[in-house]
Amino acid sequence: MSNILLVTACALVDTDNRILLAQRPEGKSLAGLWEFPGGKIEQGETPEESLVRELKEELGITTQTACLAPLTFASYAYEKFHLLMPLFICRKFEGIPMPQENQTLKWVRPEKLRDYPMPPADEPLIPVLQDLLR
Ligand SMILES: Nc1nc2c([nH]c(=O)n2[C@H]2C[C@H](O)[C@@H](COP(=O)(O)OP(=O)(O)OP(=O)(O)O)O2)c(=O)[nH]1
Ligand SMILES: [Mg+2]
Repeated sequence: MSNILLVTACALVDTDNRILLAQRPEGKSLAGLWEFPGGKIEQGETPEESLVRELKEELGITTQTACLAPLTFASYAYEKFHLLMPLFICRKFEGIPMPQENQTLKWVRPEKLRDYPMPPADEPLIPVLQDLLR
């Protein structure tokens, strides 16, 4: 299966070590599940540029590529594509995240991440964040 979809995602972390999750709205694939903000990398973008753009579009916040540190990645075979999703961590950003695309946002403590159903691809990312932020 060679149909790889490249998506960048961000663990946005606040000064309290909480992580921002976004609930995918009705009408989108995986609706109702909680995800890390981000989206598909567009033609000509680096992963970091893509994520800076997505964070502005989805949350209305501003950050810089230098404020995005690689943390881990997800690799998961969905039925229609294989998801390859680098997960960056970002602690430095300007503005207060506000839903720009009809999603619900929630700051979640690392030990509570399992209370929020996530897409299957995200499952292995949870312990990485919990180990880092504990
Ligand atoms: N952003 C994000 N996408 C995820 C996560 N986990 C996961 O399986 N995905 C999947 C869902 C989608 O198939 C794909 C990302 O698509 P998306 O809907 O966020 O893409 P996008 O922001 O560019 O939105 P759109 O314009 O295509 O609607 O990756 C995650 O934690 N964050
Ligand atoms: Mg998105």
